[in-house]
Amino acid sequence: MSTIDPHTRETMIRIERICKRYGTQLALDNVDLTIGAGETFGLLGPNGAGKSTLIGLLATLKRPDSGRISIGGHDVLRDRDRVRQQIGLVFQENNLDRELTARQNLDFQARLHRLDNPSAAVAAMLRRLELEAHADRPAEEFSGGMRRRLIIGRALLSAPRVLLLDEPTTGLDPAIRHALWSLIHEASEGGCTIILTTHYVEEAETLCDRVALMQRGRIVDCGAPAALCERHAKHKLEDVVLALNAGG
Ligand SMILES: Nc1ncnc2c1ncn2[C@@H]1O[C@H](COP(=O)(O)OP(=O)(O)OP(=O)(O)O)[C@@H](O)[C@H]1O
Repeated sequence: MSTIDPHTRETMIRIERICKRYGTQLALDNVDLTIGAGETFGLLGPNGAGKSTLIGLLATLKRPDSGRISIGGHDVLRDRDRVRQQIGLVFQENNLDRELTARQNLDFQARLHRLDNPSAAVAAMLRRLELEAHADRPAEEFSGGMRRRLIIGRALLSAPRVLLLDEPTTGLDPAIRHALWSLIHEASEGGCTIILTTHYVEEAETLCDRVALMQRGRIVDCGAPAALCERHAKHKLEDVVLALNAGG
């Protein structure tokens, strides 16, 4: 959760009337969202709700059928390269180069982004990730938690203005999840705008300034976790999610 006053934020991401179909399957149905600079924003919803599709559109990896998205004032379709320069992306899948070491994985990214001093940037990131002792081991020897840390660190290396995280902590034990939350929180404190999808309501509650609750391609409600609880007369966000998913 960031400490920036929500009333003074400039807009970082504008999503307007977005529709996306796969064949006859309507994955996103007229989605509108505005996300402020420095905000940490969560997408919560059952399997198939459309969360990953929305991340794919923001990441310029998918094209909408209709509607518009801009990031940092740049249209994701017309200014794709400018948008890509501004975003860091973490997919659900482990897409590290398994045969390369942690240092080599980061170094590749640093050079791709033409960082001024790639070796120094990589060394600093390895320290930040607490992976210095493992820097020269191939990623295939890493535990699931170490891999995730490395993947998030790789996305942060270019100091992106926007970080897109698709289920960043799925399948990890609570201690590792908490360590990743610290990393995500640190990025937020540094001013990064973060959008994350998750199935862990506690994760959204802990990290996010606001959350969109999605169902079948639509946003059925959106707000700060406390405001959502109040609106739905529930004590916990988990209960709001369960009630909405049950159609209650
Ligand atoms: N490449 C694809 N081809 C066909 N249908 C797809 C494709 N990708 C997603 N879909 C469908 O679009 C809908 C939204 O999927 P999406 O993966 O965006 O949901 P999600 O909320 O991220 O789900 P999960 O929580 O399981 O990751 C689902 O009905 C899904 O089956």
